[in-house]
Amino acid sequence: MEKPNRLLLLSELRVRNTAYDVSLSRSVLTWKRRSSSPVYHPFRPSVCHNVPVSEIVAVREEEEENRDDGSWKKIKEREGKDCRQAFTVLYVERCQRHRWRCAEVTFACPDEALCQLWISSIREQLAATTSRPKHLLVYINPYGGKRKGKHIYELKVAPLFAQAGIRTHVIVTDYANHARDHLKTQAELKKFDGVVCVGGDGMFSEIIHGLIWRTQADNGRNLNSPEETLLPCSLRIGIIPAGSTDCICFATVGTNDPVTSALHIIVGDSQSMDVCSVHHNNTFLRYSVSLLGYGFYGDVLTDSERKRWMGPARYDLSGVKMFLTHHYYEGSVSYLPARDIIGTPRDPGRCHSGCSVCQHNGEKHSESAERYKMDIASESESDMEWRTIRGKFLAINAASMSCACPRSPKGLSPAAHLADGTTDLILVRKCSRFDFLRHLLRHTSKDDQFDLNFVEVHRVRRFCFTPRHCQSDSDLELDLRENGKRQIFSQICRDHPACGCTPAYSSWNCDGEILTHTAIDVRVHCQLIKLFARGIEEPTVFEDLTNPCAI
Ligand SMILES: Nc1ncnc2c1ncn2[C@@H]1O[C@H](COP(=O)(O)OP(=O)(O)OP(=O)(O)O)[C@@H](O)[C@H]1O
Repeated sequence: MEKPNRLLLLSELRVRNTAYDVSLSRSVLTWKRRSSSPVYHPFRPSVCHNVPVSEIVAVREEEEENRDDGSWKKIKEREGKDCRQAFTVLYVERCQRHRWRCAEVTFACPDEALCQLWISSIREQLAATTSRPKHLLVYINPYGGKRKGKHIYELKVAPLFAQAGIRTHVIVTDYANHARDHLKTQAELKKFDGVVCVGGDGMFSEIIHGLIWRTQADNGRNLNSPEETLLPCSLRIGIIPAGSTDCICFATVGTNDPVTSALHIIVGDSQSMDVCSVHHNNTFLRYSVSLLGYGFYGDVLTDSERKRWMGPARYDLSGVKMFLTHHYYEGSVSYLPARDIIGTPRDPGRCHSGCSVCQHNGEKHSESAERYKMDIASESESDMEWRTIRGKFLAINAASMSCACPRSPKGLSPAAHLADGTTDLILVRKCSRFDFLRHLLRHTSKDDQFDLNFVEVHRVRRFCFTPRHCQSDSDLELDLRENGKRQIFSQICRDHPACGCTPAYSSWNCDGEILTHTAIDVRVHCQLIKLFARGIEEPTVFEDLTNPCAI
């Protein structure tokens, strides 16, 4: 097998009138300033640049003339004029806080043949990278966020796609669920290598609902059965953030920046993601990829929907209001703990680019799915694994990812993983306002928000919630015996909310949408979708890559 570091080309080329040794291997493009003096200059700017071939956006031929100041000015082809051939390489450059930008460098060649050789060699290497998309289906929500989706796409993203030679079919949506319905029925998915959504989390949700539905329908899967094993979607999804909440983009890329997202799409990144299906009585309700929240987070969403006119400030106001009302809800939560996995919700480590926990648990998950198919694990065995907790809860949350966002950089479950086939079930039992405030404040501090006696967290593959008034008679009998007294008066209060006590129901907040049912059955589908992202890069990765002498 050919070594990736074997040199394909090595030439002396000029960058801004300075001579550089430029080399190309299958994995890296390097340009190193030729040293004019053998003396070491500690304060001289970096003289050696390395760009992985996988992070080259494009190569462009230039027809240029050298100006006195050493910069390069583009001119039209003119016969007989002494203009040397040059080419420009566009590549990914890392900036602060996980942002990427498209940088470029122009190399002047001594003759045209050499210039053409360089251009064709780089293009050959790029063409050999099969993970790069060539044709994308793009949906733009013109009303998302500050209504700038179309402008952002045309100004910042479309020119980059054009430079990278990516063809696009763009659809500006006319109404809510336009993209979802188009994906379900009309879209000719075979023509595309990926789907891009320009908008916020609501728009992303439309795309996953359309794509997952289509994939299952094309393969004869029953979506209404929570037991059905769903097929992974083959097309990757790109998110160009242009909404008021862009949490999925932030959690998978590390920043909400359209150019960074566009570059991740161009270089053909891939990040698997788990998806939870939510059912009620064998009827499909919705998919969730980030947060399912009952109680506090459900009430905040319900209340904030009535204040849409306030903009994003509505979440803060509703948050304060719901904290002060301090409602708790009774019910039972049954869950199937995730077994044979590595990692716990209390780990200090975080899910990151190339996460070994996701890789290990994903493999374990497919092995056990195979075993299940072969009937090695009997149904009675898995029945025995279910655990049930009954009680009064201020909040029941299931976080399938950290749910970190610019407002809450640590997130609801900091150690949750994007693609390990589990969700972190967080139960906050009834406690005083002061204690609940302590729990909430710990989301923004270094302290562990789960290290409180009224909070418990479990890493699970599946869970069901039944509000108390929906529990079967036998369950209620059990409750009464457990509590040791009849709660006649609280039953009367639940039936008559006018008395001002805690209402019987909250609502589920499912990735920012309110669910119509409270009794739900949630199942995690391991790595059901893929994004054009790579997870959050750890600082050492990009520090090494930008360090001229690291490679
Ligand atoms: N053309 C359209 N007209 C009206 N609504 C649309 C249109 N296209 C998409 N939508 C809907 O707009 C909703 C919000 O979109 P999006 O997520 O892009 O922006 P957002 O500002 O982040 O909104 P939110 O914070 O409510 O999710 C989505 O649920 C989507 O279904």
